[in-house]
Amino acid sequence: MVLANKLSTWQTLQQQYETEGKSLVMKDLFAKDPSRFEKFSRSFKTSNSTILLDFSKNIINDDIFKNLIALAKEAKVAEMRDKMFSGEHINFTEDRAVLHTALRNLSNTPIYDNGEDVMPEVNAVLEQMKQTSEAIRNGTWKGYTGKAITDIVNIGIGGSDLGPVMVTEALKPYAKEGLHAHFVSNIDGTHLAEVLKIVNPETTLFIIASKTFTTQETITNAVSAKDWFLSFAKEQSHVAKHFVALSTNESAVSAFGIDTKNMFRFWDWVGGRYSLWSAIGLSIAIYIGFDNFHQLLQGAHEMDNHFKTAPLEENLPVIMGVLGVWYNNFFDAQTQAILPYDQYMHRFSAYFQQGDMESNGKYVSRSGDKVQTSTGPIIWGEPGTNGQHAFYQLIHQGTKLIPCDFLAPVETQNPISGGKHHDILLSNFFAQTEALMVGKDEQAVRAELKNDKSIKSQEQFESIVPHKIFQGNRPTNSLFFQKLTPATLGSLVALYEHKIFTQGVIWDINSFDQWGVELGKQLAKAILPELTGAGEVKSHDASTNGLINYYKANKKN
Ligand SMILES: O=P(O)(O)OC[C@H]1O[C@H](O)[C@@H](O)[C@@H](O)[C@@H]1O
Repeated sequence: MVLANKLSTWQTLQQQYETEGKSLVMKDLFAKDPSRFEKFSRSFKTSNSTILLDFSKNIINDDIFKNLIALAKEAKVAEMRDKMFSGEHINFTEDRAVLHTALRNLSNTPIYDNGEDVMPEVNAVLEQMKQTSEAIRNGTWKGYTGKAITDIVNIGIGGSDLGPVMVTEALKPYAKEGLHAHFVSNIDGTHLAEVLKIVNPETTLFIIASKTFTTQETITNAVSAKDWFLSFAKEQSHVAKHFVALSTNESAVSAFGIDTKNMFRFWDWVGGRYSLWSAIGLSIAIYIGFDNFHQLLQGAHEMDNHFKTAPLEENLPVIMGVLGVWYNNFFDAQTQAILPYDQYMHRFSAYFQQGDMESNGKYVSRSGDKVQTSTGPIIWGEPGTNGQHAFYQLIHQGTKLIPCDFLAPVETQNPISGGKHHDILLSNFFAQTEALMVGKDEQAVRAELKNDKSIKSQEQFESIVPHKIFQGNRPTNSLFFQKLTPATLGSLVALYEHKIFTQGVIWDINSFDQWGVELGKQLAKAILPELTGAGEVKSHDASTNGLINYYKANKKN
């Protein structure tokens, strides 16, 4: 446990940043080295998918890359990785193993937590998910009036929502026709109300997804959904055909009124934001079918094996992790954009907002001291080309450095108009990464403006020139994969998970707890009774009192 800035390689990198790193010009590096693309790109190949990572458009040279990899070595990323895979309680603040990789351990090698092999239980739940998803898809699971299920409603929040939403959106082309998946997460009654307007109680299965089964939003939404259902079905016994639970908390599930035979278990060693591979993925398995869900696990498992065995300089998650550190810590970049050029991946960056920011948004190091370096970046992004017409202006010409990951499939799922759309989409992908790197210098701007007939005077010409200059040298990673299949998506998600892991180890933080989300929850619980109680509220600061009392004075019901 060493603070990142105390590592000797960190200091070497700091020096290297000052002496050469901050003034490197990628365009010149490409001009000097014809093999730069080959040198700084890697392929991840499996039986059924390939992912190409091109990281040549980064502000690095051979030496810096070598030192970044050395940083990962010195920070003991490999040692910590092995501890994670072998079930050590690396989430020490909760005394838990971190074993989401066991959920997709399709090699089925034993993995021990507290001396017990977790694989038999993992496999048993997978089998239960298989049977249930098949019964729903083939119509043998019947609702209370004997009709097959047409709609599933996953009620969960955070890690019990974002993964299933992201994956079901990403893998929509694999969905069964006539089966609709809905997601309710927000406590705002609007979220549930809008879904209840369109589903039929006779043909709807509610999936109550909550690791703890105590989350206020989820339990409140689940109770309201059950009340709604019973207003039609009348009989309590019908609940069993329309409500299942995904949780680690058996007693809370039965207290809620769901028979534990309709419960799909997982374990405390699965972090919420790493849980889509567990029973939390039931909505995914139902929507795309168990075989496709299995493929998703397979893709992730293959990425796990790559992360476990590839030398660090060949290791995609490690490479992405250290590049992120390079910008976050030496260039002081505050954010990281994730930009998928695939409409199906439109929730991918939102998913990794939790994945990354809940994991690495921490200022306390593993030893309990404050870190002395910046930690997790702010993650954001939208799919291309929408992002281009919204915020790329700032990425190109703003005052902030925004490292970007561009992701795209070679092959589209929808080659409409003879593939024209996809060619246009990808031409934008290539053009953006090129423009961000190359920019446009003054000379080019002047040459271009000379042909602009709308410019009326020399004065006008000169006044426009600086505005059209792009400094370039904005770093990007390009992730190119053949097609967005379940296996490829599984590999991509696992790639980012391990990138986050790599960075957490380097920053010497525990990426697997989330104490920071607790305070707001506690305060909300204290305030709730005050909203219905009589009299003026005086227990908070003036602003909070003022807002609460304004609400109380003006609310209608
Ligand atoms: O599945 P649960 O227990 O309902 O938790 C839902 C979410 O709650 C909190 O926001 C955090 O702990 C998240 O990590 C978690 O995903």
